[in-house]
Amino acid sequence: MLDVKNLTKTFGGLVAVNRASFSVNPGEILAVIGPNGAGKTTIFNLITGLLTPDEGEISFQGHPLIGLKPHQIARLGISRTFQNLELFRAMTVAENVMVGAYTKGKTGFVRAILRRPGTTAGDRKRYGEALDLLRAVNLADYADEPAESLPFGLQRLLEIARALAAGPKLVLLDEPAAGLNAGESQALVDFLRGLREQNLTFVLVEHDMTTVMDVADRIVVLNFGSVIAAGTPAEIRSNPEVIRAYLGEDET
Ligand SMILES: Nc1ncnc2c1ncn2[C@@H]1O[C@H](COP(=O)(O)OP(=O)(O)OP(=O)(O)O)[C@@H](O)[C@H]1O
Repeated sequence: MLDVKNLTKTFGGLVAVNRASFSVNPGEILAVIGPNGAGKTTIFNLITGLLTPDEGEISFQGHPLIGLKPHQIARLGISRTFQNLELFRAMTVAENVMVGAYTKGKTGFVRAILRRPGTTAGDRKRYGEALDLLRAVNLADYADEPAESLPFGLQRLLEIARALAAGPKLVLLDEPAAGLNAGESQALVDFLRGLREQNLTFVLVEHDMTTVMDVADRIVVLNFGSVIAAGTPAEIRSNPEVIRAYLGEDET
């Protein structure tokens, strides 16, 4: 579904992503892991068009993505969440989800922001759809509260609901479990599994290994921008190079 080939991105002299190649299969949950600074977020930014690679190719369902603008990539069916939440804090929880639906093309972005729910039949429909999504992440009770009033863990779930509102085929989640407590992380895992059953595909960057091992079908491991391993959670857990990257080399 998504093919990344020989992707390279440098910032000045720093090679953030170094000839990275991997594929994402339809209907799977792929986790991208690696130590801090390994290049995970940079790869997300390259896939979603926020950055342009120095070299390499990215294609989504056969469409080359390099050179496309972020909104064009979103329209092809790729949504994402951000490591540092990027919610519209003063807008309500439901409005945040409704804004997420704008890439579907039915509602203009400005209109989605300016119009209050309930004004027209179309607005009521969109509000209803937002509520359905909020129910799925157990946030429906907060629909009319400002997003900023939610505890941090719930804001993360709201960001995921907003990404889903666009009706994507592929969702990139940047550290979805960060700031969640154990119960919230488990709810997230169950939620993602349920969505995978409905044929959604996910790539997630995550530091929380319990969540990764629990939810991922496959794992790609990055170290200093290079892919050092790819495989099932069981294969990755016993891979000596991965263990070295995480635990550091023995002193010599
Ligand atoms: N815009 C930028 N300008 C300069 N250097 C950058 C930029 N973005 C990222 N980097 C550098 O590129 C490297 C990879 O960063 P990236 O954020 O992709 O890593 P990461 O694996 O997502 O890390 P973390 O797990 O800490 O979020 C780091 O050394 C980082 O400092």
